Amino acid sequence: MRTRVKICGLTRAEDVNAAVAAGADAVGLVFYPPSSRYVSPENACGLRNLVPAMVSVVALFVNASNEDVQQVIDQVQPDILQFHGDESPDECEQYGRRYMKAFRVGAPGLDTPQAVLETCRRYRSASAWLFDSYSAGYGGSGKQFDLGLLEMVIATPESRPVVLAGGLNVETVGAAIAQVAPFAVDVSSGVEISGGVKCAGKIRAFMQAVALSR
Ligand SMILES: O=C(O)c1ccccc1N[C@@H]1O[C@H](COP(=O)(O)O)[C@@H](O)[C@H]1O
Repeated sequence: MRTRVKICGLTRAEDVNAAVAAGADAVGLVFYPPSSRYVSPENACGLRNLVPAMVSVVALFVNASNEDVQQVIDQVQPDILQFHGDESPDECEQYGRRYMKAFRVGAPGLDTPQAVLETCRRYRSASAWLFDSYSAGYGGSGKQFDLGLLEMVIATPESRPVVLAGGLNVETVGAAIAQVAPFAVDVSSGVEISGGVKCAGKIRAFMQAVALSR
């Protein structure tokens, strides 16, 4: 099975077009105001309208209020929600939408294979489990984590589809796919020129590296 790709943190029309043209399966819009990749719901509507059928729009939140999440659902109509903060299973489920839960691997309490699996198990209702590296902020750090910490998640039959993130780029993604065999990979910093400004050439190179890793 081929590895799906999500390109996250798009803020410009040309970057959405570049991701779609390169064959991305999903594009991510960040609704976390402190991020350099933040987009307002109004701007997100314009970006969303550039995305054709068969490509998913993912809305990313970090500990957002119910009102803010619902506003994005109503205005932007994303295909899937990505909760990247400390949201509980109930908080993720309350919108009745498909969601991915992100886990910040390496954080205190999430630093052994057993602890990672036990935490993930609470989110059985998720459409995917997304693994990112622990950093001072909540994500998009461009840093990789010890992929060995996913060994129990990968081995368990109860696992949800694994989305691998954290410091992926054209040089690291092949080895990461070989080790984890994820359902999908998710990249932001690795295809950027600067925060929120993507590079079409880097997106194409990343897509090619994933295709060669299958
Ligand atoms: O991209 C952001 O700014 C961001 C902010 C807050 C939480 C998550 C964020 N992005 C996600 O982080 C991972 C890894 O990104 P990177 O490739 O290491 O830069 C990815 O899932 C992004 O969706």
